[in-house]
Amino acid sequence: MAALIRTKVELFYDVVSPYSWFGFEALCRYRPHWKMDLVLRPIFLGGVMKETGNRPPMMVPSKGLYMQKDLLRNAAYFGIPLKLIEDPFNVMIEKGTLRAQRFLTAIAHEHPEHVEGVSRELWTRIWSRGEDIVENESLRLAAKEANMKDFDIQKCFKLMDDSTVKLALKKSTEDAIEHGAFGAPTIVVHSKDNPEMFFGSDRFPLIAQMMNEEWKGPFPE
Ligand SMILES: N[C@@H](CCC(=O)N[C@@H](CS)C(=O)NCC(=O)O)C(=O)O
Repeated sequence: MAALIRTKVELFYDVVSPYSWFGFEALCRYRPHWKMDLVLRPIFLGGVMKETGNRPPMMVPSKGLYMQKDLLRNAAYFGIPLKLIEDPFNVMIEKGTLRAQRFLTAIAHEHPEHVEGVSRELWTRIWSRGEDIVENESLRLAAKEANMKDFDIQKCFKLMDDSTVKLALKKSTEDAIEHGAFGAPTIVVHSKDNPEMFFGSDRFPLIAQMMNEEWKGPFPE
């Protein structure tokens, strides 16, 4: 009987966060291998930083320099085509990802089956091809690449500026903070009755141990 019990795993992420991309792909790859129900929960990382008094790692010069190397190491390890952003302050802070995260929240509301694909396309735009993810046309192209129909994309565009979606994104961000989030990715494992929070895409050996599963590295096949 115990073998049938599935563990709910929530991934709180923002496409501004490259480490979240690693965590996202790893969890998506492990979905058929671990007895887990993966729940993808877009949040606004800027809100987490503000509420917790944290700040983006790139604002600390030595962390920013370290990250440039560490991201490329991780990209090679996870097999993800990440490239460093040329003007990170403009792209990550000034332009930001609030619109992209609202778009994902609208999709989660209307067409949850497309959240995974559109998230991946948004990461690919910003963190692989150095493309915009703020303009409507950029969001539309990402959704189109993920096979969403024009009619459904338009519906999500209308919804993303609606208070329902703004509040839903705020609620997910608050839920992450309640679990103890201070950055992204934040992974919450609901094993037994006690949700356990993990920060980062480098905690999979511990997550696997908690879930009584095996971590076979970034490629479980
Ligand atoms: N060691 C973690 C680092 C994750 C990380 O640095 N995430 C950034 C966003 S991309 C963050 O939220 N940092 C907050 C902090 O370091 O306090 C990993 O490998 O995933």
